[in-house]
Amino acid sequence: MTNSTHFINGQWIAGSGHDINSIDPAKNVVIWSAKSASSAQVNEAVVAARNAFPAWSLMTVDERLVIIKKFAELLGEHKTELAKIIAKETGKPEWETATEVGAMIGKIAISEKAYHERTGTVENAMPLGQAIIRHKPHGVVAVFGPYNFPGHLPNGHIVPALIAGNTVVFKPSDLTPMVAEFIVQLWEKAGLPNGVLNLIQGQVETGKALASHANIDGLFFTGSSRTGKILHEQFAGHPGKILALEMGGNNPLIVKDVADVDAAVHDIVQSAFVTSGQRCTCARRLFIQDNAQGDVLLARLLEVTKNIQVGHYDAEEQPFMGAMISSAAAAGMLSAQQQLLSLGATSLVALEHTEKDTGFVTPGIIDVTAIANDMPDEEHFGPLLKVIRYTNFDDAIAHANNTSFGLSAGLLSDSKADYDYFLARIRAGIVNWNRPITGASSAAPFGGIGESGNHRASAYYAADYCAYPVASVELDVVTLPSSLSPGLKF
Ligand SMILES: NC(=O)C1=CN([C@@H]2O[C@H](COP(=O)(O)OP(=O)(O)OC[C@H]3O[C@@H](n4cnc5c(N)ncnc54)[C@H](O)[C@@H]3O)[C@@H](O)[C@H]2O)C=CC1
Ligand SMILES: O=C(O)CCC(=O)N[C@@H](CCC(=O)O)C(=O)O
Repeated sequence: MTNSTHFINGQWIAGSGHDINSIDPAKNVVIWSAKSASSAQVNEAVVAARNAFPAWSLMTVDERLVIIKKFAELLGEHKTELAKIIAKETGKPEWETATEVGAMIGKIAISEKAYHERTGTVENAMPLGQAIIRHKPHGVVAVFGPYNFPGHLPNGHIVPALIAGNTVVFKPSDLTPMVAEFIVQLWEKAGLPNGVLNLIQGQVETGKALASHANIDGLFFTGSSRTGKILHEQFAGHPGKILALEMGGNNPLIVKDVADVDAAVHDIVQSAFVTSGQRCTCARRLFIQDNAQGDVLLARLLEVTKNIQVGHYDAEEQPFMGAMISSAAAAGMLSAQQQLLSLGATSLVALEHTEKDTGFVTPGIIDVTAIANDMPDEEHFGPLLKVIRYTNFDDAIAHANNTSFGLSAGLLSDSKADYDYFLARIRAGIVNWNRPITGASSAAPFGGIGESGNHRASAYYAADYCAYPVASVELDVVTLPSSLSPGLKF
């Protein structure tokens, strides 16, 4: 099977690069094949987006929204089909991919509201004329997506970019090309003019060709900190280009005094193991009190974790966790666990790679208290939760902040005073109290500090990086001011 998978200037074309395959990580079968876009094809996509920009940006926002809302309608009509494609390509259970499609649909109304509220037009009267703030699109922007939310996260860049009047070249993760192809087919059906959204598929070299293209005005990226940093270096010396980076985290969750142990365990599990730990917001480090209360909580957490259902995305009785994205990702989690053990950590529930050549792993919990000060500050992007026992709340907060990342953080405690104390001291872009630290709202800004981003928060604030402000002072007719500057005579 080979696909005409690249969508350039409104045409589906075959790639002229090398072979790329997509593999169902639960069944280990190739489900999609094509040839990647060559750098000449990347260039064609950028040229198409450039040529489409004047007409698209000169349309009114309401005219653009007619097409964008049609896309939302089509997502609704095809929601089951899309949820199944996402599940097949990522291994995520269908209950979860259905919520991903729901988030994609919800993104359109939220982005419309954000466009007006954050980048709309503001008029202020002046003694002579008025001051007006407007916003304009940047031009051609590249959108890079990750594999863990192959629909929702690129959509979170594409929709606000298009509303603002930009044209787009979309480079999805090479692990989820089939999802990207289906979504762009829906955009085509929605009636997007040729060249407004272009899709190029491929691996790192395709990404490099796009990111380094001289004729893009910006790049919106969601992915790993490693890649984000490479892009940041590449953009050095280009102050005129906008770069928005949404990257990883090494997120802490602290548990203090809680009465309802099961409720706390629920929020921990939901924070650490949803999407098989493959969310940038997932809890990686869990701080538990080193006392009898902490022992009870930990014992219950281990019990519940051992009973988490892991299974096929399409199983009739849906599992909580599906397969990870690939057998390589699963193997990577095993070696991360092994590395921590060799440093002196203690396994509490072993993460196991249960089916060879698939992405299936069981969730793991590892006590790293003994090596807490020597642990690598790395994001292990899978279901392995590191437990640190603490005696002093200040120490736990200091330790939680001892990371170069700063995406999400949380406190489970029945005390509002504890939360106020925590909130004032913790350093992260998403800080939750008595709720899981995953499942961020699209109606709020979404981004982190440190190595988690570059201060261009996405979700509700994505509108900000999709347009630049234009400040004007205006008067209908050239008018001599009634009060003149000293020294002027008329
Ligand atoms: N903060 C956030 O909003 C989110 C962050 N993430 C992070 O994403 C990561 C998982 O996603 P992945 O797909 O593995 O990320 P990744 O960094 O491997 O890939 C992301 C995109 O960049 C492209 N790419 C990779 N190397 C490149 C290079 N040198 N030049 C240009 N393009 C390149 C890839 O092909 C892909 O399209 C995790 O670290 C996770 O924390 C995931 C979701 C949300
Ligand atoms: O981008 C948005 O609209 C909100 C952010 C969001 O949905 N975050 C999700 C997934 C991001 C990830 O962790 O990969 C979450 O917080 O669970």
